[in-house]
Amino acid sequence: MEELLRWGQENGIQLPKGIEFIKDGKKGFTCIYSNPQDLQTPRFIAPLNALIIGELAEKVFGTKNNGLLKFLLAKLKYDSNPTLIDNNTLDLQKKFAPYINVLPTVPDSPLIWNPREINLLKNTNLGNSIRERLYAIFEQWHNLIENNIFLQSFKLNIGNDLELFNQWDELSMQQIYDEIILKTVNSTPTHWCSFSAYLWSHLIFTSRAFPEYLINPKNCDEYSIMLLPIIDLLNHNYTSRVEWSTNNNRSFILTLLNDNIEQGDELFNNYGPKGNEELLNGYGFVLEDNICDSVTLKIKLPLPVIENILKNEPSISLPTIDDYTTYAFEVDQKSNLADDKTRTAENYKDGITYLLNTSNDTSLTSLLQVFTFLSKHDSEIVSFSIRARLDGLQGLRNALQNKLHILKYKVPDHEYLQYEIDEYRSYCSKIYRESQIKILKHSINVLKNWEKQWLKEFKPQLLTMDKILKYDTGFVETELPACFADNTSDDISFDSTFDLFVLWIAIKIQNHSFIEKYKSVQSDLESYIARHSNNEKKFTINEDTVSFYNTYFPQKDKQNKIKIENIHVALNYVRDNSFTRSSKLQETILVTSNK
Ligand SMILES: C[S@@+](CC[C@H](N)C(=O)[O-])C[C@H]1O[C@@H](n2cnc3c(N)ncnc32)[C@H](O)[C@@H]1O
Repeated sequence: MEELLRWGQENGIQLPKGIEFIKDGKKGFTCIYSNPQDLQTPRFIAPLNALIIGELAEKVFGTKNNGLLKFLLAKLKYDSNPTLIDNNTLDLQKKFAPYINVLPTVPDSPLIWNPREINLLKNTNLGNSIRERLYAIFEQWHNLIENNIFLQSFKLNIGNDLELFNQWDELSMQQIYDEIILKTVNSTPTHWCSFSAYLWSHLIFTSRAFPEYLINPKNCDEYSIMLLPIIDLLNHNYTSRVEWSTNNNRSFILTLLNDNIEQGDELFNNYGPKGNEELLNGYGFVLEDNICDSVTLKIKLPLPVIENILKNEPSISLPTIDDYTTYAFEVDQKSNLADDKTRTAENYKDGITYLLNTSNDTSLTSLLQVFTFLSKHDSEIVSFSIRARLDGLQGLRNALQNKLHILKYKVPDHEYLQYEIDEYRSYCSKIYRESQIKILKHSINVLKNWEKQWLKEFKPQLLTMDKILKYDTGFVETELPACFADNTSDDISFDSTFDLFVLWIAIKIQNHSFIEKYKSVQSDLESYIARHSNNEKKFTINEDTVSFYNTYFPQKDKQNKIKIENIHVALNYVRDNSFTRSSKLQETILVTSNK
């Protein structure tokens, strides 16, 4: 560390007076405010010349991008040859050695956990996506090699990795770990161009890179990253007030704005309002009671459905992962990404992303709008009918309930026993999972409350089978039994309240027997029939109807029964005008437009 600080001084890095860096177990280095007199507004300044930035990669590889910058870092760490630039006047290897030497040998992330540890994350978003994300990095590595002449010249040195890349689909997680990841974990890559070296570099960048546009707002890609030696030693605290800025010389400046810093306190950067999923994945740690925590829900819809929403329901918010700024600062320059109005369905080919949290219900509201949209029947004229809203809420609630159920499943630890479980990783998985469960439970409770309010608000338009059985005594005592009078078996059982509703409507049509209390249903039904009178398809008996009919009226006792035409109309009407509360024993509720 002394060597690095000396190096920093020689390279123009300015640090606040009165701080020191101390090694602290799991956190790595911590920056401690050890001398109160000297410290006013702590400011860290790193000049352009001390940064590891795309321009250096361009000098080495001919072009610049984040991937090549990662290759450069891997070269600085694992190549024993010099990396000469500027007409061979500068050796980057030598220049950055004090910094490279202090970088963690294994930046933690579930991407490099052993298979038994990965099992701890089973059924979580992180656990479910590890293989896929590893492949994405491997593919990035492969594409860079294939497309860069300088890197191509090393292909013979990395033949084994190229072969593993081609065999990826056949590799088990255990093989991936033993044959690929372990080399990163043990710092034993066979070559600086190898995937294991690249993976190390990738993890270094994910856990400590800054966006380049902070110092280069006009001249870099939105996602370009850079390394800020020494400044990147500050740990994260989401309450830390920080300002990230630059000056005319493109130096990076970090100012800590917190009041009341006392002797012995740790000085923190703020990596942004990141949830535990992002922290664990990118930085290898979690925070208990993290108020920034969220559950990511990614919804993939067919592109025509997205097109339909964009065209016809512009009020429905369709965020992508890019909409969630997770940096601690606001930038003047707006994202180059298409904003809501100019987005096309293509922008959503990887899914719509919603982040649920416990502090506000914005995402839940937007999600509910999508589920309501998906619940809309063709026959409904308005998009957000009461039925579609209640049905959408059921759908969303079921989806969250399923996710919760899966997350709560206790994963047995009986596989991969040859690997050890690291205690801290076990702790991180536990905190991450528990927090996901807590957020999901919160969201489900919010939905339950909304449902309760709506059921109350829309009560005059909602009809349950319990009510019918209570008030329509003629139906219960005479009409329904008459239908099944010839039935040879003792008991008739109805598969669901949905079926019973269909039979009720069909019987009422056939017998013209709507009781006074349910005249509103009759007139709703009549207007439904009138509305669809031109729709031949709707009134042509189909397989569904025949199957329903045969279920309740088997071949032999059909003479005196309900006409299949009436069953058909009733089936259509109930289907188009009801929703089913799966939370309450599959209870179907009929929604009429008349009060
Ligand atoms: C940008 S680096 C900070 C410097 C780091 N302490 C080091 O020695 O290299 C980010 C890493 O620091 C650790 N870290 C940062 N903030 C932390 C926190 N609040 N709790 C635990 N670990 C933290 C994690 O290992 C993370 O990947």
